[in-house]
Amino acid sequence: MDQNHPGSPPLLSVRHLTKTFKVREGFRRRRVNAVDDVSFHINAGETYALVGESGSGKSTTGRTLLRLIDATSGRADFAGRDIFSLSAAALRELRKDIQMIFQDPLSSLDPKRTIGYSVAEPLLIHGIGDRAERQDRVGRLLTRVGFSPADAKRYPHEFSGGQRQRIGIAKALILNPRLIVCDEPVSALDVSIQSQILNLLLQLQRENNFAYLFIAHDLGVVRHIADRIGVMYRGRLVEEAPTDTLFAAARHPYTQYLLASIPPSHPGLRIAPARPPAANAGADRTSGRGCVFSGKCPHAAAHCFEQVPVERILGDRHHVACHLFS
Ligand SMILES: Nc1ncnc2c1ncn2[C@@H]1O[C@H](COP(=O)(O)OP(=O)(O)OP(=O)(O)O)[C@@H](O)[C@H]1O
Repeated sequence: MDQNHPGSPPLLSVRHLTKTFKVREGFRRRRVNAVDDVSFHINAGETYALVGESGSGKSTTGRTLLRLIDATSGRADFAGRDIFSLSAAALRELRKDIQMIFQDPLSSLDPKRTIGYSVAEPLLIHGIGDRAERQDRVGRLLTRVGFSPADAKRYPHEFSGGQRQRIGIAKALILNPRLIVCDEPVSALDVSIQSQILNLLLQLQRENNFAYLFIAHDLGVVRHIADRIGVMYRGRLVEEAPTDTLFAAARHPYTQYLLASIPPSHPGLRIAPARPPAANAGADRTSGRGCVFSGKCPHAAAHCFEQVPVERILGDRHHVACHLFS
């Protein structure tokens, strides 16, 4: 979904992004629409959250934007550059501007290298600064995320999961990116540590004004950090709204189900009794027919299984793709 963005153009604009995987099942090959005609934008300095259950296509969306995998179709413009048609040299430049924070920080930290080396690695790759300058920048960033410059000489296994995530954040920041894709950055951490990391991410954004594409399966996690939220289900963006609007007036039955599923540790967020999606005879993800949620929607009518719902504008920056609002 995408909306008007008065004033300056968005930092990132994603239009009709589609990623299809061909998977082998025995002797047969099947196509999975991991991401299916997804459009959204992110403004400079904004946090846009993509939320949905496991397998809804959030990570695939993030990975195509970083060109870690190729999109099947669609377009993504970052600061006026078409991401999907960049030359190798231009892609190298783009990678300075878009960084990633992973669920498992060990994905970006080499266990055999000191954390100082790992945090400095993007500077080395891009040939930025001399040794002293790199050391200085690493020391300052490590200090900013809660360590001392001397910790640069230590190894990843000497740190807890939350500490390693802070190191991963320092690494993502070292090139002063304009957009950081955070792929479930707190979901592997204890709840008490989660809020510390989320607060750190918020503070760093206020200091540096970069944008986040924040991927999470839990709406409770993104409530306090996202400006806008897009809800994905089986490859489709089914609803998008400013965070307060989504929490106060979610319209898509799947969003309402997600809200009702927020753990009780987030009191006051329940808007409807949690109603586990029933097992209807569902729309098939591989057929392209019908609403992707029709198989589990408590309100599904016959046409929901036959026609893909058209996106509707419900209010200020609030969009939904559901036949209930056609
Ligand atoms: N390399 C791949 N080959 C085949 N199918 C894939 C591949 N990567 C992802 N998929 C499929 O694409 C769909 C979307 O996966 P994706 O990881 O993007 O979802 P997600 O919402 O990020 O979930 P999770 O939180 O579990 O990562 C899933 O059905 C997944 O099995």
